Amino acid sequence: MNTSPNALRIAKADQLAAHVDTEVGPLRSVLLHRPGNELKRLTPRNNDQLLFDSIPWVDRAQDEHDAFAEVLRGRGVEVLLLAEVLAETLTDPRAHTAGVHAAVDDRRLGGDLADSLRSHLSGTDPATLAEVLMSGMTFEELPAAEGASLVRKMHHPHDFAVDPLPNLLFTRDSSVWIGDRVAISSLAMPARRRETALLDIVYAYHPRFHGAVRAYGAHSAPIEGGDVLLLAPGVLAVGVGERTTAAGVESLARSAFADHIAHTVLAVPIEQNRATMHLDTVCTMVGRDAVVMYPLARDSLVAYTLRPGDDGGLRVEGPAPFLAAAAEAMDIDRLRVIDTGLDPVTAEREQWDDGNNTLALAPGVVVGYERNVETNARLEEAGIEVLRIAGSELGSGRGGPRCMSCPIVREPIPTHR
Ligand SMILES: NC(=[NH2+])NCCC[C@H](N)C(=O)O
Repeated sequence: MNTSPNALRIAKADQLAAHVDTEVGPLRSVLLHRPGNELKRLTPRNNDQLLFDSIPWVDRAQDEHDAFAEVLRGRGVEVLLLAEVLAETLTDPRAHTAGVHAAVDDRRLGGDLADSLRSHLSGTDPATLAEVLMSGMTFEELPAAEGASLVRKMHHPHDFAVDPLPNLLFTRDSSVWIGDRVAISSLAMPARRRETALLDIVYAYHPRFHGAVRAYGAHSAPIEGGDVLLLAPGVLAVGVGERTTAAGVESLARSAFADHIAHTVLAVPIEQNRATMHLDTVCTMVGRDAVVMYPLARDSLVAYTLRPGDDGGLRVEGPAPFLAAAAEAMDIDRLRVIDTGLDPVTAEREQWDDGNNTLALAPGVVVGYERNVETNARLEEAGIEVLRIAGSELGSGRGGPRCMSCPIVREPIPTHR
């Protein structure tokens, strides 16, 4: 097996221990995924199923993503790119074996074809295997068949033998750091389930994450990172809707309480539809005690409060209005909502375009899509610095700067803010 020349490059850059306990503490290190060939798999026939609303222009999406990464680097953030991290990880033979296992689905391919694909992939170099894991493989791209496989004969050459993962771009959802632990999500949609295996391999075998302790474990009830907001150290808000289930929140809360990485978890019901697939599509934090929120959600959001029960179980209270429950859990007087004051139509348009999906680089400094002109203007009027990025192509998968980033290191919030 080849060892890439830059193996362990990312590990060597490691100065910073993974730790994230707020949404807004100064961001120091983040995992992004520069969209690659997996986006070239999208067609008008499969884009709905693959959770894209249109067919992105891939080169432009990459340019937009490069500019996003540059904004972060310009503010002193270390940017880890998933494709590089994955290829480095696969130089470890144990990771390579796990990668081959993750790529091949016996149920889809049948025993014969699965065996021959496994043996083919076992001989590939780390970069090639990483590419297959991210971009998938069509039947036509499979290694030349010896003998006849009914499965192969009966599939269209353009059908996927290994599914592509166009939503890898949204690194927020597949894993989430809570304190010094990482939770690997259990993704709800079939199009995204295999992302879990990739993150699992990276956190298990990349030296950068050596010793990383898991939160949440291998639970199967769905949790997606886009639903998890770290409101304050020890306080999580978790959206329950199209993706994360109430059972998922219960398991996350149980394990977070047992690990002492949280003392309160708010379960926040959100509408079960595409526009609000995650809590971070309607609400993100922009300051220690401030959020930007879709105006129509402001008065309707509620929360159930979960705390550890005396008997080792969960104590559940509520529902109560979200803003009040959050302030109480965070031990502050009030959680401020930056009033975007938008008329309902503009608010709805900009919510759809991820206007509320900001990524905070520090208290009062956020990255947002430039197209959300009105929301950004209101944020600035409220004293928030908005670093604008283009997202015409990136946004076609319905995700903004927060969705496209998985913070790995955030400093504590400076006390004077
Ligand atoms: N945290 C987020 N809001 N992520 C957005 C994910 C978008 C992606 N196309 C999906 O449907 O899963």
